Amino acid sequence: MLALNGMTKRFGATNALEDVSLSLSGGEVLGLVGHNGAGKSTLIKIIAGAQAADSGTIVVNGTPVHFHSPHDAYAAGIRVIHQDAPLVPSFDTIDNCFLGRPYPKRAGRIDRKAMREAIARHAREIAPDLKLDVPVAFLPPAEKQFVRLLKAVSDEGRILVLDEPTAALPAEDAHKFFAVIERMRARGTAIILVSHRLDEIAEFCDRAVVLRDGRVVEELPKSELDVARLVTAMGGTHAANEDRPPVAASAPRILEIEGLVTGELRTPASLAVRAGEVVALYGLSGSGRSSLLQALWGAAPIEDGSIRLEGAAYRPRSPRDAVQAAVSYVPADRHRTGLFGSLDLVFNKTLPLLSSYRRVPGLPIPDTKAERSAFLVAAERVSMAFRSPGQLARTLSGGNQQKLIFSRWANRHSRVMLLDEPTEGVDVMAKQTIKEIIRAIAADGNAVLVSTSDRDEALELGDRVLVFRDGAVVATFERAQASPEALSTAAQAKAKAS
Ligand SMILES: Nc1ncnc2c1ncn2[C@@H]1O[C@H](COP(=O)(O)OP(=O)(O)OP(=O)(O)O)[C@@H](O)[C@H]1O
Repeated sequence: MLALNGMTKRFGATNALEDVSLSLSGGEVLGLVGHNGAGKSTLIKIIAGAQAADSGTIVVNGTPVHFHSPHDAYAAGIRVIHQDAPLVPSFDTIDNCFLGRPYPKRAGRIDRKAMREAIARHAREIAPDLKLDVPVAFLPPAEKQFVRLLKAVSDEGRILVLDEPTAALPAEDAHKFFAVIERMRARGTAIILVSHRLDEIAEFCDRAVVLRDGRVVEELPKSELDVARLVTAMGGTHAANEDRPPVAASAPRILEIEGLVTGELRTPASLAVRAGEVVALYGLSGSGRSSLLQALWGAAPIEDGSIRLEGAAYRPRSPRDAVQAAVSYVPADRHRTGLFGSLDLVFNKTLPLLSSYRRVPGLPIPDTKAERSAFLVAAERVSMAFRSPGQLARTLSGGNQQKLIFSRWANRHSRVMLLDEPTEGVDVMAKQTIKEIIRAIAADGNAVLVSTSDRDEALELGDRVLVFRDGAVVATFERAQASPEALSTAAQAKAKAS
């Protein structure tokens, strides 16, 4: 159905793709994996007609094609679905599926019945439980993903490229998502799945292609697909999950939260975090876990309750108050809240601490040498792949942008470290590195709060795991009691309640 032959793409001195060839048949799910910066996004952009390759050919259904724009790729039946592709929240599934398409008409008027039937026909086959008539704002994140898939297949999408489709979905919802993919495969849709969740690639793909530094280094058939093999092909080592002793009950309490109500956290939450402890906040986005971090960071008003930091009352009114109290925050949305894409890497790294890099204390003359060496140390710690410290942040691959944000805090001591989805979009090797850094920050006697939709991450990192749903903490597990099943049961109770 789709064949790429000898695709090559250079950005200055960087070979983003070098002679990449791959093929995809109808009814096949092909995994595309690689470390951050391996070339996955570049390849997707070329398939989507959003970027032109320097050389190479694309063949769709046996016919060579030349994409001059995304419109051409769309006309060829190619649909690229990004996890946060915009939907109109107040429109229902049917209206969202018809966005950008001509409406069926009858006697000069929009034929709602025909619209509904056109979508329902596909929905019955791929996502029979999806509600078609409610505004999509009310649908849980997994079902919003179903809407995106439905939109693609109901408008003649035959080749789907899914870019990290489950990155923001908890494990329970990811399974529902793959049940839908399974049904799409059975209908003959060709699917490329790009993901850093290698267990999903191993479980759900028919074949996987591994990219490394812009080249295809391995192509694994289903029978040889396993996580360790993929990691090795990507150029990493598979780290075993180590166990660690629980934090001593005598360790001082650094952070004490009493009856906190803020943002999406509607039911008063209480929590104490001791020195050396990592507490994982697990739940859907919008469940209140991110609001808790934002209140601690001074970015969301505290509506009720109180916080104590090392015994003293703490009520930050702005992030500046938080920084002064040695509280650090790594946001989830690197594009909106994290990075300055048109500025260089060193600036982006030193941004929150500019005043610490002065040649003469108090005078605004930057010590560029110190800034640069601090950047290099931090970049090394998070194993960031970059060309030069002076390159613009937006020219880094997505995962390396996340590492850049993380590097801001990597060589800095914070009493309280707040991390929202710290490893989203980051490859397995870097995930491991970031997790080790998080543990090391805690081991230095600090308190760490990690908000995540990744169940395995919550289990691996948390000395304690708090499960959030619908603006409340609904369960708390000590590390010894926390298991995938226990977390899923707590999370699934939601489905019954709502
Ligand atoms: N517009 C650009 N200008 C310069 N270099 C770029 C540009 N876009 C991508 N690159 C470089 O091309 C290489 C491949 O990047 P790409 O975004 O395709 O990687 P990726 O595999 O998608 O990574 P990730 O998993 O982090 O999203 C990287 O070295 C990146 O820095």
